Amino acid sequence: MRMVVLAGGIGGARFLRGLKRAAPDADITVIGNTGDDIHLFGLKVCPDLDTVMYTLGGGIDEEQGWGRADETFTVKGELAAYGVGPEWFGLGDRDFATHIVRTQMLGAGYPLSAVTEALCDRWRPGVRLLPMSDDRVETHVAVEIGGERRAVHFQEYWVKLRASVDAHAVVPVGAEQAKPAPGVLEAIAEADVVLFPPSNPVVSIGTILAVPGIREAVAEAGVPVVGLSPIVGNAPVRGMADKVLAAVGVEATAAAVARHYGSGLLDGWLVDTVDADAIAEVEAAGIRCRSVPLLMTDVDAAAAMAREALALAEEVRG
Ligand SMILES: O=c1nc2n(C[C@H](O)[C@H](O)[C@H](O)CO)c3cc(O)ccc3cc-2c(=O)[nH]1
Repeated sequence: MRMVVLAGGIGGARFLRGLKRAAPDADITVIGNTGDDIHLFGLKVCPDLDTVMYTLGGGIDEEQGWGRADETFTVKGELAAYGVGPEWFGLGDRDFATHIVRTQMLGAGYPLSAVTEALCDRWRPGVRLLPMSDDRVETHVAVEIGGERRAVHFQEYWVKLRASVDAHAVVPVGAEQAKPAPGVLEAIAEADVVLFPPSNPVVSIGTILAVPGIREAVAEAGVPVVGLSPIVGNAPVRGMADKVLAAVGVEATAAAVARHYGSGLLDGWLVDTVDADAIAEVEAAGIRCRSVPLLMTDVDAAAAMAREALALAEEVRG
């Protein structure tokens, strides 16, 4: 069974760990969001690609959901001693090595997809991890601070500001000019099922779909497309998805996110048991809907969710 998963960071990575357990023989291609990427200290950092790679490769800081386990921050401290910022983004010593190797390979002319493949040679995530594009896309957020309208990099909004101010707009800068990375459209065309994990529907899956050609490829894949709600009980399970959903005029409910993706994309949608009352609304939008437990408390819970998503895919396959 060939599966394609559009994944962002922590939620997507944890779901993928469950999917691998639920379907150990599946051929899984992950199309990773690169809109969160940030250039720091002369290095290119790819948070969502690294979170998938580390989580599936066994190197993730489990409690944080991002960054490396057993991390130290000596380099970060030395940079601060030189007054070289920013200090608000926690790059650890082990993590720095990933960004040094990535930046070195990019500087030698390798595209991000080849770099990601090389990094995965070490981590062996057990999936094919493709960046959504080899071209630079950076999500910026329009905010108002002290009465002044500004655009800040997504990471500044997410990590430094902790999404404490309203987002007036979320813009994947460069998306219009970006091309799907090699293998992305082919993987979607050859897939038996496409899954939208409980990643952020705006800044993660939305950014991937903003790369010209990807949304169309998913819509025309002709195979079941099934998503899992990142919103449980009218609140994001983790992160601050409600803040960016508001920026695009989508209320933070399981049904609203399904309608945001639309029946043109989604064939099936899983909501949590607490949102069972949303089923009718989602089905009225032409999307088959079921309620199952959606809290990924451990790998077994994530595997159960993955099995439910695959079962729903078979149901809609008809
Ligand atoms: O809340 C934080 N998230 C941090 N993240 C998480 C990151 O902001 C999110 O994983 C994504 O961008 C959203 O999915 C990091 C991810 C990396 O790959 C590397 C470093 C960081 C550092 C931080 C951090 O200091 N604080």
